[in-house]
Amino acid sequence: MSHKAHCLILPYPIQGHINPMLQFSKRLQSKNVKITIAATKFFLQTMQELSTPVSIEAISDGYDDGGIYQAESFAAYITRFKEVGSDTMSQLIETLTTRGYPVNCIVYDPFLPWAVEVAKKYGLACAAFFTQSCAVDNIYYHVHKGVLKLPPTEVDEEISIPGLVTIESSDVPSFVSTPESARALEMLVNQFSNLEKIDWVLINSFYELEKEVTDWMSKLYPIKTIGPTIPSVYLDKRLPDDKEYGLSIFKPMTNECLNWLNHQPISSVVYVSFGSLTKLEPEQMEELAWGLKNSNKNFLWVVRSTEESKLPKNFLEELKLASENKGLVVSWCPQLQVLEHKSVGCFLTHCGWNSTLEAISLGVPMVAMPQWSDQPTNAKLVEDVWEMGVKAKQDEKGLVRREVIEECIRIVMEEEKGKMIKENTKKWKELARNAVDEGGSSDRNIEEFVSKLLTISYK
Ligand SMILES: O=c1ccn([C@@H]2O[C@H](COP(=O)(O)OP(=O)(O)O[C@H]3O[C@H](CO)[C@@H](O)[C@H](O)[C@H]3O)[C@@H](O)[C@H]2O)c(=O)[nH]1
Repeated sequence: MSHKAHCLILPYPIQGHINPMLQFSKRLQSKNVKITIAATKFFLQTMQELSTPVSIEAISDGYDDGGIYQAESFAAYITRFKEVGSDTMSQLIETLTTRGYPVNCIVYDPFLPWAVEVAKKYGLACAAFFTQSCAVDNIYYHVHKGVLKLPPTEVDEEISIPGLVTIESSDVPSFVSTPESARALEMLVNQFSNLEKIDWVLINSFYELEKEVTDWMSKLYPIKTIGPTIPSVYLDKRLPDDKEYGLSIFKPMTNECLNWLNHQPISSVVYVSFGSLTKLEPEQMEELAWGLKNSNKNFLWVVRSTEESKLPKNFLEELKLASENKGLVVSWCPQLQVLEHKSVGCFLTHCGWNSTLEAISLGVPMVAMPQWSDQPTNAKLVEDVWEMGVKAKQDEKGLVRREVIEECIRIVMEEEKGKMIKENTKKWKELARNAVDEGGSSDRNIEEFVSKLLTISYK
């Protein structure tokens, strides 16, 4: 056996969770750890792009023909995934052993805490991999412990949580602040249910970005920050072939995007994306469309094909007809190449954690327009703690109006405050690179994880 360790990686099967775990896997593989990613059959079927050096094997969530979309409810999906997932993960571990590749560690997404039981059954080492920020994990921890009583009753109620700046009720993750998200909140809180039984808690963040909260959480769990998990060419360049995540359920319109960007002036473009899941209300989509148009800036906007029908009537046609080539709407783009492009001057983002870390790593100022989940907390940190952007405020209906969007873009791209934000982005970009570069905080944590892994013998 040429590898001294073999990690079986279990992501929750959505793009925003697979991307960071895949990147972490590549990093481990470059350090002579064998990797197998366990992906659900449905996720594998939906993939539009697959080019990755790590090996991928199928397991089942019990819904092979439709994944979560086939399940009667979210609760039913999670319950069946636990049953069928535990069995098919066990079978995979046994198959890999028979093939001569025994596993000695499971790295699992804590959305799927049953993986710990599978690891214990086979006597394997075990690590949880949190795909969201340490700050957000800390908030869920306090809900888990019953310390944070929710939902907050008053709109602007101030909330103090150890390790965090004071936040308001509108800054907590949406699953915490809206009672109707009880089932989702249960899953997020359950992330902590098996943590005392495992060897490591890995977090896709970096120490310098979340110092106080990482120190606080480290008193509770064996935390290692190992991020940002971005393809290496955008950060430390130690893996020269690592240019893209390489596994996507959407097909990027790479040539269209890059050709268009190549024709735009430096720092002139607003790049707009809401990630892989967010669905905007039609009214919000309309406000955004007019906000972008009225800003008078050039924009590259990712509107997934399932969202396209919500665009204002004739919006796309008018864009195409306009002689000044102001805007391009695509169904998916190579986001890292776009953020790195010299024409891009601002990222209007939903503040999904991957997008936030990518903007930080590539030094792009943000207009934060959070929608749900962890995004409100990330937006708060972007605006008030890291000072890398401004948050577009919602009105009493929960919508961000066109004037607000226009104003935020202007602040970031034209005003004095925008210059300060730009300076800060340079600082954070440098710190992100230092963290993953040789001897940096995340690099040391990964090294320690791998050294320990190599001492664990196969059962
Ligand atoms: O046109 C696009 C748009 C996005 N991306 C990539 O898709 C990922 C999107 O991830 P993220 O920004 O985290 O957004 P979501 O897809 O919405 O991710 C989900 O998972 C994240 C991690 O748990 C959470 O932080 C989010 O709130 C949750 O919605 C990123 O790596 C982007 O680079 C592309 O490659 N092309």
